[in-house]
Amino acid sequence: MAAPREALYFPASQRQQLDSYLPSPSITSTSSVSSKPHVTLTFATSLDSQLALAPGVQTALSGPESKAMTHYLRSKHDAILIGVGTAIADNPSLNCRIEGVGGYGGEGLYGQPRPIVLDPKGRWEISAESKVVKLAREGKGKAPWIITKTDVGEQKRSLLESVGGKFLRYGDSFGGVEASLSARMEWRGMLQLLSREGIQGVMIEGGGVVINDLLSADNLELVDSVILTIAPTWLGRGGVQVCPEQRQGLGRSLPAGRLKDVNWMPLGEDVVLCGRPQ
Ligand SMILES: NC(=O)C1=CN([C@@H]2O[C@H](COP(=O)(O)OP(=O)(O)OC[C@H]3O[C@@H](n4cnc5c(N)ncnc54)[C@H](O)[C@@H]3O)[C@@H](O)[C@H]2O)C=CC1
Ligand SMILES: Nc1nc(O)c(N)c(N[C@@H]2O[C@H](COP(=O)(O)O)[C@@H](O)[C@H]2O)n1
Repeated sequence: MAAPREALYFPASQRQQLDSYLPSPSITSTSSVSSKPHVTLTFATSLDSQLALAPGVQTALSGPESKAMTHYLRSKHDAILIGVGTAIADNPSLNCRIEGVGGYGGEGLYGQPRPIVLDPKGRWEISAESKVVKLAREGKGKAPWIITKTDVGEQKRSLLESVGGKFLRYGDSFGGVEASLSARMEWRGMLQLLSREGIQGVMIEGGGVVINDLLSADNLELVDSVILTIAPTWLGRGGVQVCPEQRQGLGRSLPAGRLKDVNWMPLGEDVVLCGRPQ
């Protein structure tokens, strides 16, 4: 079958440079459930380490080559996770549009990742017009799962279930009474929840709150690899910045973190940095 016109292409020589940072195929073929999936943190920033011009403003940073790379990554993970701020700002598709993957020249939904949205308070007004819903109806993507702490209305639940998605309730068992009162959900608990649902590799795309939280001292050990696109643009002050809190030790500030096993890869006008947290 010929690939539809909108399918993206990412060459084999460049794929090889990324593969060691991705969930290994041996993980995905085993039936045993580990305590957490492989976590790839991946996003695009400007030269001043920003994701977007302002909170809630969708900003294209990746050029065509690094965009194709992102879609290759999407084909290699069971799920793509974003925060509700990104879902509201971007109305994203969160499917994989690379040549050969389900809906784009492949059979069925083969290779399509599951979109997952963190929405503790039920802020996302998902509707029949949301791109993820339309794409699920057209067989060009999977319907989203929404991780929440609240009781969602029957209308949203039935819309989501009608296209094959669902709400996952983040249980209060993940942190006792204090946790049940706050909107915050612990990453360990959320990753355990995904693992129980059969997710063995998740790529986390953003936005700012999600990325800075995962890069913090408490959570960095949960991240297996980071794949960062840097675009040759300064967005200027006032944007959504990637800048995690510094660590504190012996009464002084220490760097927030560093990558090891680093590979820099030019892709078109962008550069892609791969590494593993030390
Ligand atoms: N350049 C890039 O690669 C990307 C850019 N973006 C941009 O980022 C911006 C959105 O970023 P933000 O406003 O920071 O929103 P966000 O997408 O990080 O979502 C933040 C919300 O997610 C929920 N959340 C996050 N962590 C949570 C936790 N541990 N427990 C419970 N709830 C949690 C909360 O409701 C929080 O308010 C948009 O402008 C979007 O276009 C988003 C993704 C990638
Ligand atoms: N890799 C990358 N480069 C950019 O320049 C971006 N703005 C983003 N944003 C992320 O991609 C999602 C949009 O995906 P669809 O094209 O709609 O499938 C967006 O929601 C962000 O997660 N990423």
